[in-house]
Amino acid sequence: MMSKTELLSAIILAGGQSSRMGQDKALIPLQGIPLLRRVSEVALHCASEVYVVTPWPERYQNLLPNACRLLQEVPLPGQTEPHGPLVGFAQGLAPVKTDWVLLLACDLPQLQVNVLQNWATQLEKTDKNVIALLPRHAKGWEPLCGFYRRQCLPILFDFINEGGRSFQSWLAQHPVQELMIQDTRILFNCNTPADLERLASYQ
Ligand SMILES: Nc1nc2c(ncn2[C@@H]2O[C@H](COP(=O)(O)OP(=O)(O)OP(=O)(O)O)[C@@H](O)[C@H]2O)c(=O)[nH]1
Ligand SMILES: [Mg+2]
Repeated sequence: MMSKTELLSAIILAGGQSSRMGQDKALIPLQGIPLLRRVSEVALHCASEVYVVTPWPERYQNLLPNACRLLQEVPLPGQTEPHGPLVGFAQGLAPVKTDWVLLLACDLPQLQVNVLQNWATQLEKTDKNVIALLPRHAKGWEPLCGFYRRQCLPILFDFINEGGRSFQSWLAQHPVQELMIQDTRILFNCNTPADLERLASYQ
């Protein structure tokens, strides 16, 4: 099994509106631990650097492990509306030094260190031309629980500068490799109060 690797950084996105949940998902405690902290702890076991990208660093600074780096997300010039996860990702990718980055949403309560470490062992075998290694579902890629090459940053900025905001549209323009996964429960993300109840009944 691969241990925490020097080849990998992690970016956690924590800047969504949580409109379906009705309260900030990142702060919701599960077994006493806020969701964002749980995801951060998993990421720290898998990656040498962990960045949390958010417009509200002060909201999270006291709940994160010290080893995580908070990155203040900034609005795009001339825009005031929330810009979404693709722009958050681009801003998080800017300081990354490793060849690969693990991108995670903050609302993934079922992540498991050993499973992510096992996924990471596939990075070395990934074709040179692919920009990302991601799980797939019926409607497209699963963009917020998978791996990206740092080198995708210039093409990502180009896409954003042309007004693109959709992960699916961006990914459709470039080679992406499917990450084969055995158990899709790891991808369960908690978007609504009903999702939270379902989660309580699993545990
Ligand atoms: N940094 C950053 N993260 C974002 C942004 N928009 C969404 N995210 C994150 O992307 C992940 C997936 O977002 P969703 O599950 O759609 O959550 P959301 O946008 O907060 O929720 P809804 O308002 O209910 O759609 C979560 O970790 C969000 O925090 C953004 O503008 N900036
Ligand atoms: Mg979600």
